Amino acid sequence: MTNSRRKGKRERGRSLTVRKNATNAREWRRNHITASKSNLKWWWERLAIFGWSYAALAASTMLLGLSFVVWLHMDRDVGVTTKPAPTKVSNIDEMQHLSTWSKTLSWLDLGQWLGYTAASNSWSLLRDCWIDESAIPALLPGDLNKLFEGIAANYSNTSQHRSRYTATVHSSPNHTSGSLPWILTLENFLSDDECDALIKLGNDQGFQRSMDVGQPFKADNESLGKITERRTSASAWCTSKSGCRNGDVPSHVHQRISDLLAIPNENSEDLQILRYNVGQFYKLHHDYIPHQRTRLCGPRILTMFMYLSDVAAGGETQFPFNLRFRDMNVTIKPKKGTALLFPNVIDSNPTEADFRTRHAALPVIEGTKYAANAWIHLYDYQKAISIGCN
Ligand SMILES: O=C(O)CCC(=O)C(=O)O
Ligand SMILES: [Fe+2]
Repeated sequence: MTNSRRKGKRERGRSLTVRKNATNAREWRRNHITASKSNLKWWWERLAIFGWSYAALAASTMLLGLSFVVWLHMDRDVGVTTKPAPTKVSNIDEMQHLSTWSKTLSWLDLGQWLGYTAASNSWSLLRDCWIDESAIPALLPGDLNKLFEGIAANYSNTSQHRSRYTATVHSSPNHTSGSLPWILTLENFLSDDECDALIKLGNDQGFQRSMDVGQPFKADNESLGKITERRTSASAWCTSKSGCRNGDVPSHVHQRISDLLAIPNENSEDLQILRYNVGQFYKLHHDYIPHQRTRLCGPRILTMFMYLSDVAAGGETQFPFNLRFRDMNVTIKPKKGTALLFPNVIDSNPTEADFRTRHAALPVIEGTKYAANAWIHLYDYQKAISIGCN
């Protein structure tokens, strides 16, 4: 693609966001940044007053945070159970067992979460990765609900909108049992040919063992994570660096997502193409990465998960959300061309994680599951990754 075409696209994307109320955006951004920065200022002022004693304190806190992360990464199972995933399910009891299996959550998850946040905030202090004060967020408080309401209304079976894809709402704040997070699917979001082309691109790039959400210190997508027993699939990134992202199908898919969400496609990570063989899974997790909250790219606000194949049995995406809260056992069966869309943040503050959208990929029982992730950030992700600040 020529530079001018790319620039044109970028500007079209930006104008979508700029159409949102820019004054409110700036005000909200200012408050948000002032809140994070005043904290920083407070430390720097104390540092000036008490000199090196504070520097020593800061250094030891950082060391403590880093050793905590090292300790968490020591070679042991961070998943919940070492029980091998069932490879054959022949009756309903065993299916029931899978549902319970995906709900388990380790205390180590919480420990990791705290460790990463502490250590990576220290890391951000050392690098110029802080969010840019002039950047306009893709969502303001209250926009998330409007976005989902709009998609649900405009793409429903009954709407006037003549689109090739249709939306089905699986969970929403308007649910009869009380306020639940939005989870919706868009059937026929991708054509069969597009699915096949993405699978081929995955094969061309080379599938490698998938990483779990992890290390905040690495600059590129390939290393933003770690191998754990919680995630056993294989993945391939369709990056700009390899030329994959700018290819016909990936660029159309990014543009389609950007048009649907009215969020510039630079806010999207590269497509992560996934392959699950029989028995492979991704245990209960959340897509929000805590350290990104204060970084240039901002957090992952939305997950667009596209199924590239049908799966004969198993491989469902399950959202249990039952712990101490209202029940919400949503299970999505993979269907070639269907896209699953859900938020990772809350409507009232798009920088805060919405833990109700924890989810798991159940083990594939028969067949091969292919899928692709597009994670959408609050700010320009492509700019952030280009300078190693994701
Ligand atoms: O494979 C699935 O159904 C979900 C995958 C997932 O949650 C992820 O890749 O973050
Ligand atoms: Fe996920």
